[in-house]
Amino acid sequence: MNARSNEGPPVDGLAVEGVVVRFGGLVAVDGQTLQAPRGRITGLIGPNGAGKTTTFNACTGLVRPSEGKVYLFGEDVTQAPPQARARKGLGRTFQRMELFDTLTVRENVKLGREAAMAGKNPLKHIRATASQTNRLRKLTESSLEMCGIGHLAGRRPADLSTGQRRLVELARCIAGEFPIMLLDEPSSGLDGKETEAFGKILRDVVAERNVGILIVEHDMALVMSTCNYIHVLDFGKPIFEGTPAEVAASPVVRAAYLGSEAEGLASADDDLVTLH
Ligand SMILES: Nc1ncnc2c1ncn2[C@@H]1O[C@H](COP(=O)(O)OP(=O)(O)OP(=O)(O)O)[C@@H](O)[C@H]1O
Repeated sequence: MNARSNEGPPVDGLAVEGVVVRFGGLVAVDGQTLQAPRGRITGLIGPNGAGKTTTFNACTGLVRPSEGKVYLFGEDVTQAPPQARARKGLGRTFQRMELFDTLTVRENVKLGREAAMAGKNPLKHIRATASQTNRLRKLTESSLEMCGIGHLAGRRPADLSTGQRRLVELARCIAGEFPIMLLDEPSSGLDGKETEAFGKILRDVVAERNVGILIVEHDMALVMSTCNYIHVLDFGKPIFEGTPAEVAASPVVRAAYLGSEAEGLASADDDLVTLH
């Protein structure tokens, strides 16, 4: 910890230190510490009710921890509201997708940049210069292309499959140019092939744009093949952290998953054997 007490760890991205979240008598998260720096995909996994979403919400500002700190690029944002965190570079997607069905896919994606700037200077995009408008257009098109949905740009989200809608949501987050992106169960509703393609897009985004991603996910195959580093929670407590290979080999993690997604972990382990 730094000498100056309001300064966080020197992490180029998101850092969570000793976060505790209580709901009445229930300790939903009990001392979570994690880092999600640029250039890496960090996973947060655990059985149902382990505290993943609550940790995620503490990062985005939707819940306030009773103990601990959340830092963005070394700045303490523990008390900052979600919009302020977004302006400081924290973007997110939602488990239940929040796309506007009255707008086209392109318009939804374009909103990503506008949402990132929300509240900063409301008159700015009314008075946007030609070069700003041009930049926004390029950013929107490159985000659509990166997610492989350029051909869907003129369609409405309501007419798309769940997998395609997930990609629209991801493209919107990418268009926001957030250096840190939090993804909440992004593979929910996708089949195996779509999940695989989604994982590749995430790896490309990190490699090409040097963003950092924190992903909360149940799909073990996606987590194991996509994340560089994984934190495991059980009953609110951090029980393990390490590389995918270390997580897959951990008896502690296997015991936590017994009776739930242990099978997924086992098949992910098999995948790892072929991957590494
Ligand atoms: N708003 C709330 N009020 C009271 N209890 C809550 C609230 N939100 C979550 N909890 C409880 O906190 C614990 C952790 O929940 P959380 O949703 O963070 O787990 P999770 O790991 O995301 O679970 P899942 O994988 O099922 O989504 C659970 O026992 C849950 O019932």
